[in-house]
Amino acid sequence: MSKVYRVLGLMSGTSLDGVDAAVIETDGERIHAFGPSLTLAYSDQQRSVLMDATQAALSWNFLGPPPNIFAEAEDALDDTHRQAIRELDAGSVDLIGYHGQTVLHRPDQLKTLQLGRGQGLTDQFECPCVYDFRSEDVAAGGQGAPLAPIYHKALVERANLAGVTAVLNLGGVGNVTIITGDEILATDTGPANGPLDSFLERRGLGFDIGGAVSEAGLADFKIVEGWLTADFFQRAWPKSADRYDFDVIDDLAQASVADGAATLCAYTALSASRTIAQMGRRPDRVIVCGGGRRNRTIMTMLALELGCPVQPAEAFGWDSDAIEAQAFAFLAVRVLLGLPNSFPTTTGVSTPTVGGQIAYPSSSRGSRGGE
Ligand SMILES: Nc1ncnc2c1ncn2[C@@H]1O[C@H](COP(=O)(O)OP(=O)(O)OP(=O)(O)O)[C@@H](O)[C@H]1O
Ligand SMILES: CC(=O)N[C@H]1[C@@H]2OC[C@@H](O2)[C@@H](O)[C@@H]1O[C@H](C)C(=O)O
Repeated sequence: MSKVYRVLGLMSGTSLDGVDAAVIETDGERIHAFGPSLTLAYSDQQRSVLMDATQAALSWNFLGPPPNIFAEAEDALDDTHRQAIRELDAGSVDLIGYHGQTVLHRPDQLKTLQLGRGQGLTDQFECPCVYDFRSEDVAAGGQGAPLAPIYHKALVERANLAGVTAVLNLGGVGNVTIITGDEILATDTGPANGPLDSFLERRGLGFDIGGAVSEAGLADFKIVEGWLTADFFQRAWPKSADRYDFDVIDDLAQASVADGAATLCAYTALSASRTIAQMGRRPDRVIVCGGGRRNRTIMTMLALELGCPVQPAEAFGWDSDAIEAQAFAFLAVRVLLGLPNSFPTTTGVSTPTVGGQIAYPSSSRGSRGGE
């Protein structure tokens, strides 16, 4: 039997709300057990540094020396991730998977950047750490995202789901994996909560909790159809998106808060459902994870568009807020074992690709834990 690792995954997503941390036990093929998980919110100050780093990254665009603010952002990221590990109180683990924070993603330039220092976590916790999961795929011509699909497949297998299952993640950006037996098709779908969060922030409000704001509004589908003509939606899948690719909220300057929010929910639901339709497999069920599953307006619109059951991940016993962190735990073991994490049908890379770098504690540097 192959070795089962106890591994801790860490994810800081595009919505910059905080760090998700989760432990799983896995051999890199199957999930043997789920461990504890938590989300640790960034302080307002940390969030503002991360926002500034993201804005600075957009202007920098990989040209010239990196902006100074990246070092400050990495300090904030490393501190919060360390605190998340301590608060998780997971006992000893064999490995850490540290996704870091994407500040710029430009697969067309063969570049992507996740801030966060893997070696720092290794040195502090004296545990090997896998980081920089996306660069190798992007350098090889892949989209570098989504990477969670191979983990979504493991979740679907563990739940014994037959037929065609779509796992739709609605974070800041959306992505979907369609699993049919051993086949995995995946892509980013477009905007999820990112534009909705930005719109409500501009109006001085926080998240659309439960979908209460958007539920009271009327979506303007004409505006949405216009947005859906953007380049991203014309490109063939698999494709990946940057959080700031969907900068549409100026078009809602005249809309009421409720109507604007409803229109942005329709943007999310229509971009996801049309992408799924383009992928050529009719799902028997769509399982929704990520913060967007809590938005009733988005969930109702998705069910209307997709014509199959649309359920939150909790309905299958999955810890929805932990799935991305669990995924990077699973992917870390696969990197250690040299198993591929991206595929032609998930990132468009020409051959299955492992990716990731491994930091080892100085006492054991150079030895691989996979043997
Ligand atoms: N109770 C809630 N009701 C409605 N929406 C919510 C709720 N909680 C969170 N959200 C939305 O979900 C978003 C966060 O989702 P999530 O944590 O899945 O994103 P992320 O992991 O940062 O992003 P990504 O998957 O793109 O990297 C928030 O920005 C918010 O818009
Ligand atoms: C470049 C990058 O960080 N992309 C993220 C982002 O957040 C959601 C979507 O865009 C996605 O596909 C990807 O993350 C998930 C976890 C993934 O790689 O599967």
